[in-house]
Amino acid sequence: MEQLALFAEAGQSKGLPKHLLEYRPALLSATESDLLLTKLITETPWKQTTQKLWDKEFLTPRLTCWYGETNRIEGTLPWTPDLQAIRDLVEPLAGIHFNSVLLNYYRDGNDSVAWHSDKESIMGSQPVIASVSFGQVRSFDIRNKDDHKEHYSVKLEHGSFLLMKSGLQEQWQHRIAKSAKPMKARINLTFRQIL
Ligand SMILES: O=C(O)CCC(=O)C(=O)O
Ligand SMILES: [Fe+2]
Repeated sequence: MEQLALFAEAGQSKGLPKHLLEYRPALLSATESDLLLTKLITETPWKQTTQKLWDKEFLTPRLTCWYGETNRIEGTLPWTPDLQAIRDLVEPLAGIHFNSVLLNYYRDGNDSVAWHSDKESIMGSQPVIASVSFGQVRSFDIRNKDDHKEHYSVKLEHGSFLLMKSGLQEQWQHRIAKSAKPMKARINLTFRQIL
């Protein structure tokens, strides 16, 4: 299997725990990424879901859509050729088969995902997740659940690949913070194995 670029070598935070995360810029070329960004924005039937917090419903601050062969998540659409092609690129890097992908559309700096772990029971307790990003560079922050002072950040570039390894979700949380700086559109794909 091809060796992934080390986090520090990619000009990002030094000392990122390599047993938890690996980052690789330019998995896809700038030209391919430009095309995919536009196609995914325009061709995806985006939805804005709601989240319950303190017994109140809030609009999720980003748009989402699920694709894949799982019938576990309501509204999952069948694979498209583009998503299948990206899945085929990331599977050998992750070393596992993915049967679904969650698309996130961050329209501007106001869109975000709050601190969380992806450890729903339908993914098992130690899921491996492959993440591909297009468009606006945004910071992906991680922090230790038990010690928030232990944290790292990686800028996810246009066409980049981030592997969240099996130990990450159990002990760490991640987020894409809102930004006061003007931000253009960003699409993120997280390939997952839904049980
Ligand atoms: O947008 C990202 O890079 C992360 C998305 C994420 O954490 C998720 O969908 O669970
Ligand atoms: Fe996540």
